[in-house]
Amino acid sequence: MYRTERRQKYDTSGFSGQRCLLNSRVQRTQFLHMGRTAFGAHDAAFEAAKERLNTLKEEPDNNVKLQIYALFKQATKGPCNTPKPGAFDFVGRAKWQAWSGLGDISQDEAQKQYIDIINGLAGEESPAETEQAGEEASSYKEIKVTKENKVCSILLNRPAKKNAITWLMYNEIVQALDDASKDDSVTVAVITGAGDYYCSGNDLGNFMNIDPKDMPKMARDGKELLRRFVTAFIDFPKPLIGAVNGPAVGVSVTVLGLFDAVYATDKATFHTPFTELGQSAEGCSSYVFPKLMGNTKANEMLLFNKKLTAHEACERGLVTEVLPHDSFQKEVQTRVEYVAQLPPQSVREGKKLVRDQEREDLHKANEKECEVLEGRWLSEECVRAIMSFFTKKARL
Ligand SMILES: CCCCC/C=C/CC(=O)SCCNC(=O)CCNC(=O)[C@H](O)C(C)(C)COP(=O)(O)OP(=O)(O)OC[C@H]1O[C@@H](n2cnc3c(N)ncnc32)[C@H](O)[C@@H]1OP(=O)(O)O
Repeated sequence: MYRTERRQKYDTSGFSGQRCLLNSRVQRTQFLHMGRTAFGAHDAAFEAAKERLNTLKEEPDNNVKLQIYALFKQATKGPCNTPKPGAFDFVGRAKWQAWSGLGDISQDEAQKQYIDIINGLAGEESPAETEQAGEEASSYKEIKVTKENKVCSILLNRPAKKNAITWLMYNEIVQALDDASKDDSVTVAVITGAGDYYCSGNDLGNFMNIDPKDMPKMARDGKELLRRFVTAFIDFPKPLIGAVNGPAVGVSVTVLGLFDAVYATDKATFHTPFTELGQSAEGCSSYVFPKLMGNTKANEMLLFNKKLTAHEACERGLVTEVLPHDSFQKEVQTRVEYVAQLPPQSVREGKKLVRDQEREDLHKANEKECEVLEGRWLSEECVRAIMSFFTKKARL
């Protein structure tokens, strides 16, 4: 109820801030027509995504429309090459800002993000892309899992919601990691995000629309789910690589401390706004981050909500290497392919040696963090912080 009302308010609000409403029939036709007239776009998956754009059951909201528009222009024309429209051309200006905001990402990269967003919205993979993806398309709803050349790729696939993690997505990620750990054809797993975000952390909607009398049960269930989720990362026996393709928030940042390598694009940021949300650290970060970066630097993130650039995260040991945004996919692919062809048993035993040193401490930290969070989710501070997030959205 709350969120629907918010959307109605938003959709009739017309022009507000960075966002505009492509609400006239002409603009909408232009928007849909645009999907059909890409110039020189050769990729079959791109063509399929363009077609799919016109079959979406639900029209995307304005923010996503601008993102799709900008990625389409970047994919077909390259970096923004038109003059900034006049101050009163609100729609033209918002579109110009969206396109120029993509900077100099390559046409390939833009095509890929375009395809991911549209397939995410359509909720399935284009047949062409399924083929291209290799052996196994995912049977999941909010992530996309593909296995090819010994690599299991797990794509967080809710681009319209910045890949925020719902109850379902937590379970799907646990399932995908468990499946990859048992599949002998897989020697390495990679996690990355669809669209321009890696992941915006816990979906704050997880705690909304819950009858107050059911809150204690929600908190208990959430505690158990989080404990299982983090355990899946602690005990994953094969190399686990993070490909942080954009901003990362909350639990998607903290569990990176349990990965074996983390590659970040130079546009990625790392933010754990726990105390702003009346919450507390999770993902074993209360144990791993002080070890990685020292107490005061860890507190800067976990207590004082400092957002790190990719280079700062690399200096603190959370990121292995920062790579240029427009060659990020290719660079990560090279590193992953190298790991994939290493003698798998040797790699697994090497990983076990390292992980066994602190496995017990990690499980202890996870248990403790989940216990504290169970209380936090029931606190006035947390409820108020989450409500204000959605109230702020409603005002836009
Ligand atoms: C089992 C339970 C385990 C719990 C474990 C606990 C974990 C702790 C955490 O993870 S704390 C961190 C939680 N995450 C956040 O606080 C981030 C909230 N989101 C934002 O601040 C912003 O959305 C942003 C900075 C990530 C992106 O801002 P931007 O303006 O670029 O984009 P929008 O805000 O318009 O986002 C697009 C739509 O996506 C929705 N959305 C984004 N993030 C979340 C989220 N975490 N939860 C729910 N919804 C999210 C946003 O509301 C927009 O939706 P709309 O188009 O319907 O308005």
